[in-house]
Amino acid sequence: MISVGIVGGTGYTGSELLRLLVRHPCIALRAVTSRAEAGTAIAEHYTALRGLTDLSFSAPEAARLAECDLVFFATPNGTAMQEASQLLDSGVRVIDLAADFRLKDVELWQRWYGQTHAAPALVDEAVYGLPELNRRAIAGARLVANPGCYPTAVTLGLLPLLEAGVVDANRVIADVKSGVSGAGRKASTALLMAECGESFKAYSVSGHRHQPEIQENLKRALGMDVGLTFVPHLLPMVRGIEATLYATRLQPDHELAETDLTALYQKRYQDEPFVDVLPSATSVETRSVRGTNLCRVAVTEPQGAGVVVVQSVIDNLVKGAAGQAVQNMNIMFGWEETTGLALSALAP
Ligand SMILES: NC(=O)C1=CN([C@@H]2O[C@H](COP(=O)(O)OP(=O)(O)OC[C@H]3O[C@@H](n4cnc5c(N)ncnc54)[C@H](OP(=O)(O)O)[C@@H]3O)[C@@H](O)[C@H]2O)C=CC1
Ligand SMILES: CC(=O)N[C@@H](CCC(=O)OP(=O)(O)O)C(=O)O
Repeated sequence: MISVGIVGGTGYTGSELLRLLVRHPCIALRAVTSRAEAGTAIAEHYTALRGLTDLSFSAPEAARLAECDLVFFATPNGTAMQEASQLLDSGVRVIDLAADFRLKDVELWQRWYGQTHAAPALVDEAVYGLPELNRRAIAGARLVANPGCYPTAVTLGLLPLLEAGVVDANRVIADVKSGVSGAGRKASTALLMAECGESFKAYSVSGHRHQPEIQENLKRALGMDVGLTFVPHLLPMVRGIEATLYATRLQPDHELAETDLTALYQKRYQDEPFVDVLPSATSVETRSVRGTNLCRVAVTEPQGAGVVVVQSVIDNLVKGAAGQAVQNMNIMFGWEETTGLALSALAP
């Protein structure tokens, strides 16, 4: 049994971590922080957790967090990088759900995130926490950079195709839609029901900070640059990401049929407990993964016209954040990777 802390327990990913961790058999929660709710019983703030924890939120005090074996940061970008060094020096392992340690190029990070990196010396050591790409490195890590939600859906959707070299890696399109919980719990006019309800829009079309993250992932996997156009959209729903991915077949008249493409995905993910490959004609729905740590994918080549279309869905708060963080914890501590993550979808 290890003791675990969560910094940022009142945010959407922090509360999702709580939902998963109160039932995890190998951990005991020691500290869950919120500056605004310090002193409030967690089960009073989240009545869904009544009977499952006696803990109260506390202020983020370094001394208390240093008593943990592992601390999750479910905080805005730029928070974990201020505290990670001290915690690591105290023997605490860290998983950051934010972006502080995701990009290996510090200059690039500073440009996209608009701040000076406070712990550049830790960036090299940090392990990018996408188990399907990096499992072995995660197992020995002290510091894990949990992937972004869009990068999880897009990277898992594209990996088998690009690794097999059957599509043009210079021109891949990711048309991706997210529910509003992806933007976090903080108040914002653009996220009011009357602003984003019954409407649908693309945003950050000229560039989004998840683009370099996806490109670093694909380069890590392939050893070469991938030309990617990534456009995120805001959907008037709470949870879920759907990525529709387009890539051009290198040899349109090649014999590789749709069933072979599906077989390619099945083979790549056959040992992955959290990637489910569906038959090619399936419409993959976000509600089929709502509340679960699954990524569901289907691959098809409409009318054999030379363009491969991949659908990839995740729950942004689970496989896109808290669930993946728990998966990483399980790997780091040598437990069965699925521990605490046998979750059924909340559909409808
Ligand atoms: N929402 C999503 O789908 C995903 C989010 N992420 C990333 O995970 C991180 C958390 O996201 P999310 O849960 O949505 O965010 P929220 O805005 O919903 O929550 C932020 C939490 O952090 C706490 N907090 C804020 N500032 C500080 C600080 N300076 N020091 C300590 N605690 C702080 C807040 O509580 P209080 O202010 O009371 O201390 C709150 O509990 C972000 O970096 C986000 O980019 C990653 C993947 C998906
Ligand atoms: C719908 C929505 O607004 N989504 C967020 C995704 C943010 C996120 O989780 O990304 P980081 O962890 O890299 O900050 C956005 O586009 O900013």
